[in-house]
Amino acid sequence: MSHKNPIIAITGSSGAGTSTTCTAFQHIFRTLDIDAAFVEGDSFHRFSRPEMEVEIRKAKEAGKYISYFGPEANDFGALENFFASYGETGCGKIRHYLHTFDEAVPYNQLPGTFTPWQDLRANTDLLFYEGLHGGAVTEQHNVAQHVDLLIGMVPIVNLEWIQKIIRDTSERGHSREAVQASIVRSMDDYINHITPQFSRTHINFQRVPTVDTSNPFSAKDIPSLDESFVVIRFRGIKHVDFPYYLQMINGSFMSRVNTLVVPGGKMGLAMELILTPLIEELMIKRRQARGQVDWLGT
Ligand SMILES: Nc1ncnc2c1ncn2[C@@H]1O[C@H](COP(=O)(O)OP(=O)(O)OP(=O)(O)O)[C@@H](O)[C@H]1O
Ligand SMILES: O=C(CO)[C@H](O)[C@H](O)COP(=O)(O)O
Repeated sequence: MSHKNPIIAITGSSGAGTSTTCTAFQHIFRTLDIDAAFVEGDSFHRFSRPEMEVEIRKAKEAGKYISYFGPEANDFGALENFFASYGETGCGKIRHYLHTFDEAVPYNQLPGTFTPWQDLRANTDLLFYEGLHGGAVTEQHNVAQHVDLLIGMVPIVNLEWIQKIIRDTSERGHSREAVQASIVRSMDDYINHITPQFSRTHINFQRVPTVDTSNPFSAKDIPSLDESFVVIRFRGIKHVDFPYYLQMINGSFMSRVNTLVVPGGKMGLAMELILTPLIEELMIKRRQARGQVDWLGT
């Protein structure tokens, strides 16, 4: 964790909605005039899509599983070093994993491949990570320790699977059977490397549908925001202004002392109301760590 070069990470499983909710952060950064460097967690996959297919086959022959949720398919050490480097110097190297033809064509590459590593833009105000492992901890690596604000994006699991199946079949060219097989293959890593992160987060946003999702494998569409609630759990944050949120967010209520529930359609508003002061605080600490004093003297 570095006050000088803060890191915000939004962490969630594949299909949880981390990319989708980036727009709320972009909006906050624009409002606060923050120049954020964006990095996608998929950059830290170890393998391209064809290489991963080979690894899956090899693991199967050895009676094992390999998945995008675990350390075999992701370089946690490189991610930890990247966060440490950004925290210390504001520098680091990034690349993109190109999922679709639309993403790959501008680079003249195939879907399922990586762009070359390149230097992060210089002089950014903070780093914004979006991906699978922003809060990962293993015996060898501790990614979470470098993150100043860790957010979990975690729909209940049936909804997460619906989002993944529909997105991967309609946008990423995978068959329904292949996506279901990847969910099964990922289960150990999901339990060992994805879910534990949500106990390390400062805030979790958990979308809960109010329509029947009891058979996610037959779902034809993704429940909309208006067909859901969002459960927002706070941990280790001082002075959470619950009365203000309850007043500002129509239809919200508290279900526990640390938990606010908002109608799905208010998720963007809730994110902005809750995250804006936390991000402002990071920027104040950043200025203080750099010896710059605000006009308010803070
Ligand atoms: N709040 C939401 N309401 C409705 N649809 C959503 C919501 N969040 C995500 N989705 C849909 O779920 C699918 C998966 O979302 P998204 O691509 O953002 O997931 P992700 O966490 O970034 O996944 P990955 O890490 O695999 O890229 C998308 O089709 C997206 O439109
Ligand atoms: O979203 C994912 C992990 O976050 C994907 O499962 C992973 O990036 C591999 O992508 P693809 O199946 O399109 O090759």
